[in-house]
Amino acid sequence: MFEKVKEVCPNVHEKIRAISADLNQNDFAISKEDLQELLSNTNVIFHCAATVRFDDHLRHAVQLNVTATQQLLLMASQMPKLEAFIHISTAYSNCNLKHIDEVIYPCPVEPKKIIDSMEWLDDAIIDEITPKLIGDQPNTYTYTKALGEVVVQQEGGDLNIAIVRPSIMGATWQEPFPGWVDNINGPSGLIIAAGKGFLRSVRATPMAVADLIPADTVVNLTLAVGWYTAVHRPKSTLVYHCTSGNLNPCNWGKMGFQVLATFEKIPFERAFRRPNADFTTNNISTHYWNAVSHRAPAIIYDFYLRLTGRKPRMTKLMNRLLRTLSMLEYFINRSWEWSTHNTEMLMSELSPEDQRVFNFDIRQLNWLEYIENYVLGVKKYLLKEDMAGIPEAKQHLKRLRNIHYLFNTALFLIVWRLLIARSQVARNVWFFIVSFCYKFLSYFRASSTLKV
Ligand SMILES: CCCCCCCCCCCCCCCCCCCCCCCC(=O)SCCNC(=O)CCNC(=O)[C@H](O)C(C)(C)COP(=O)(O)OP(=O)(O)OC[C@H]1O[C@@H](n2cnc3c(N)ncnc32)[C@H](O)[C@@H]1OP(=O)(O)O
Ligand SMILES: NC(=O)C1=CN([C@@H]2O[C@H](COP(=O)(O)OP(=O)(O)OC[C@H]3O[C@@H](n4cnc5c(N)ncnc54)[C@H](OP(=O)(O)O)[C@@H]3O)[C@@H](O)[C@H]2O)C=CC1
Repeated sequence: MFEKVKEVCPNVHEKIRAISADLNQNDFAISKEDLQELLSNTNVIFHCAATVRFDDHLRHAVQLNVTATQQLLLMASQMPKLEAFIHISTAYSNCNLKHIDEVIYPCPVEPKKIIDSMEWLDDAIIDEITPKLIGDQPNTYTYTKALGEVVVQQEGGDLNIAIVRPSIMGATWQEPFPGWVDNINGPSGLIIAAGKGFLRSVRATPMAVADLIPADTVVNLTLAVGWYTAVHRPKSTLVYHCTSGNLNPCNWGKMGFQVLATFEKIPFERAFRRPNADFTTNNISTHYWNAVSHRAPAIIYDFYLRLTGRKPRMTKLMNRLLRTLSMLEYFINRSWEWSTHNTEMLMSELSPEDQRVFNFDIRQLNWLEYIENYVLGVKKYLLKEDMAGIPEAKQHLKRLRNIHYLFNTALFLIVWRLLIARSQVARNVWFFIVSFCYKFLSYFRASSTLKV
C-alpha cells in the first residue's frame, strides 16, 4: 500500500505522527501534550471516525457519530490556525428520501435533545424507543449520521466547514494501485461470501443502481474539498456528493454478473461450494432459496463435521450471513438520485494538473475493469491468497462440481425409487421413459447398421 509513496517521498514517515484518541472518552482521552500540539498547530481537520455498524446500539451510535462530532467542533473552535473542518458523512444519511440534494436536511428530533436523552435513559428504554426515533431510516447508522450533519450545521459557529457524502465505498480504482481494499464493509464481505460459495442467492433488484464509489475517488475529492474550503471560504456550509449513479451508473445485475465472471478466471481458494449466486426478487423465492441453498447445505455439512468428530460451525456462519444480508437488503433494492452540482463545480475549479492528480471524475471509470480488479483485490488483500494457488483453486472447483453432480444424481435416484415404489403414475411415467429410450436406441442401432 505504501510502496509508491515511499518511493516518491522517502521521508514520508517523518511527516506523519499518529496520536491515540478514543471518541468514547471526554476530550477523546488525548494526552495533554498531544492536545496542546493539536490546538496550536492544526490547519485542517478531516473528521472520518465513526461507527459504521448498522446494528449498533443507539446509545453508542449517538456517542460516536453525534456527541463526538459536537465535541470535535468545540475543540476545533479553539484552534487559531484552523482553515477548514471537513466532515465525512454518507450519501445515505437521508436515504428516506428518493431525490437527495446537496443540502443539510432537518431531523424530526433535535440532535441536542437526543444527546441529552442518552445521558439519562437506560438501555432497555432506548431499545424500545429506537424504532420510533429512527422512523423511516433503515438503521441507527444512517440515523446518527443524519444527526451528525445537523450538529455540524448548528454548532459549526464561525468555522469553515464542508460535508462530503460518499455512497458505497469500494476498492481503489487507480491509487496507489487498482483493487486495494482492507475491510469487509459494503460489497466486499458479500464478494467473499459469494466467491467462497456460501452465498447462493441475494434478495436484490438487478436494475437498481449500484452506487459504488472507489475509495481513492473519495480521498481525492475530500482533499480537493479541504483545499477549496480553506482557500475560497464559501459563505455557507457546502455539501459534496461523492456518488457514481448520476454520472456513470452501474446496476446490481451488471455488477453481480461481472463478479461471477471474474470468479471463473480468478477463483478463491478452498471454496465451500462452487460460486453460483443469483438474485431473488420476492419474499417467497428468497425464503425458498435460503432454505434450499443456504440452510440445508449448512446442516448437511455440520452433520458431516459431527460424524468426523469435529465441531459444527457452518449453521452458525450461515445464520450470520443471512442476518448480514437482511441488513443490506434495504440498500440493494432501491435506487436514489443524488445531485452533484457542488462536486461538478469543484472539478471545474481545479487546474488541469490538479484534476489529474486529485482525479474524482467518475465518468472515466470502466465498471467491468474496476469490478474485476476489486475481486482480485479482495482475494489478495483481504483473503491474503497467493496468485500461485489459482490452478489448485480451479481443481478444487472441478472436484466440487463432480461432487455436486454425483450428489444430485444420487438424490434423484433415491427420490425416484421411493416414488416408483409408492405411486402407479410414477411407475407409468418410468416405463414410458424406459420404453422410449429403448426404442430410440434400437432405431439408432438399426440406422447405423444400415449405413455400414
Ligand atoms: C447474476 C447474479 C449474480 C449474483 C452475484 C452475487 C455476487 C455478490 C456481489 C455483490 C453484491 C453486492 C451487494 C452489496 C451490498 C452493499 C450494501 C452496502 C450498503 C451501504 C450503505 C451505506 C454506506 C455507508 O455509509 S457505509 C458504512 C458501511 N457499513 C457497513 O458496510 C457495515 C455493515 N456491517 C455491519 O453492520 C455488521 O458487520 C453486520 C451487522 C452486517 C454483521 O454483524 P456481525 O456481528 O454478524 O458480524 P461482525 O462482528 O461485524 O463481523 C463478522 C466477522 O468479520 C470481521 N470483520 C468485521 N468487520 C470487519 C472489517 N471492517 N474488516 C475486517 N474484518 C471485519 C469480524 O472480525 C468478524 O470476524 P470473526 O473472526 O468472526 O470475529
Ligand atoms: N465504507 C463506506 O462504504 C462508507 C463510509 N462512510 C464514512 O466514512 C468514514 C470511515 O468509514 P469506514 O472506513 O468505512 O469505516 P471503518 O470502521 O473502517 O473506519 C472507522 C474509523 O473510525 C475510527 N473509530 C471508530 N471508533 C472509534 C473510537 N471510539 N475512537 C476513535 N476512533 C474510532 C476507527 O479507528 P480504528 O481504525 O483505530 O478502529 C476507524 O479509523 C465514516 O465516517 C463512514 O460513515 C461514508 C460512506 C460510505
